[in-house]
Amino acid sequence: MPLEFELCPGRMIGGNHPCFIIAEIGQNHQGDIEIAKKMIKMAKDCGSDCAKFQKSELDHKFNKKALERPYNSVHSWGKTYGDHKRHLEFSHEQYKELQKYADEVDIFFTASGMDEMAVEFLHELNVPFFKVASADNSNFPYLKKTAKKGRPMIVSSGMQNMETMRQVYKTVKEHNPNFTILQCTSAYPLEAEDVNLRVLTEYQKEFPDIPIGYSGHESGIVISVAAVAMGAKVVERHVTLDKTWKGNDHEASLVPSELAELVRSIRLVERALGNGVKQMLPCEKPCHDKLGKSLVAKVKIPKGTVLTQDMLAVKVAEPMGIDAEDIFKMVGKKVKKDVEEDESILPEVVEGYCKKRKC
Ligand SMILES: CC(=O)N[C@H](C=O)[C@@H](O)[C@H](O)[C@H](O)COP(=O)(O)O
Ligand SMILES: C=C(OP(=O)(O)O)C(=O)O
Repeated sequence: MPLEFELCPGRMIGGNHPCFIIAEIGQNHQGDIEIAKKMIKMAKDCGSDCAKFQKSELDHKFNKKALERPYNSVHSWGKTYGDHKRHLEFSHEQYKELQKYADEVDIFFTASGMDEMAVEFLHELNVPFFKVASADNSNFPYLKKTAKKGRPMIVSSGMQNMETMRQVYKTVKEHNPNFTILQCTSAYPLEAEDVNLRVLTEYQKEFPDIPIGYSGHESGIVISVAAVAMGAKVVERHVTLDKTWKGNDHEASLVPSELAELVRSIRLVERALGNGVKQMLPCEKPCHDKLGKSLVAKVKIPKGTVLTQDMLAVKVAEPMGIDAEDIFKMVGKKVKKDVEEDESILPEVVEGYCKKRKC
């Protein structure tokens, strides 16, 4: 059984606990705190477990030239990348306001700390867990510092290979047992061919003592639901109020109806996954009673006859006879009374046969 741990107060993940569903608001709030609040409420109303943002301390995340570079994209909120990012960045006070709002709405609230200073701030803010965005999975000083803070962690693995992810696992594990790694491909929107869900299976083999999960940037919900069927214990998806809004992430995000459907589908698949024990279930009894096959006399079998296989047929019979699967065990046994042709062979008629029905 993969490790399970408490990701948020009172909320375990891993093992048989329900998949933890993160609504990644990210920067889809357009820099508007009222939209951000609407999105938190929407995340809650759609049944997700957590509303997540991205917190950067821009002078720590970027160097000067990166902030000064022109950003001419249709998704740009400013002439330079710095202006664009400043427009989208909420202040510490705004974060406190959003956290308070999430608390009122009763949904877990956190953010990816996009640099070490942002992690410091989130630590002070007392977020339940740290999300490490893909861009920081090769940032080993950051990983070490973040892991040492002792909060649970979710580490995403976009833009990375297995060798480095092994290093990530080792680095975090050394300081913090409570973390999960998410399969992720950092393309927006992500094509199905590039999702590589089988990495989930590989991660579970490589890292058998941590839960694994999936952070998706594809369109629609099907692939994320499939990730849960493959063992993802955390699913993160970008959410939006309108896919046509300006911003890099809206197109690959889920609108409220999709998020609600994702949550419903994940919960349905979880119910369907079961415990893996193959057995006839009580719900199958009506079908078995009506159509289950059992042993019938192919010919008249007089009392005292020693049974051979050619005396026996397998049919849907009334009343139900001995289980069809026991046909070979009947050979060599004696019948205690006459059985007419086409009559069911009942357990009490065969000497030395005792077997309980399956249901
Ligand atoms: C890799 C990474 O951090 N990706 C994030 C999470 O998925 C994204 O939300 C980016 O912040 C976003 O796509 C950036 O868009 P722009 O460059 O237009 O601000
Ligand atoms: C970029 C992020 O996530 P991911 O790498 O999982 O897409 C994030 O959490 O901000």
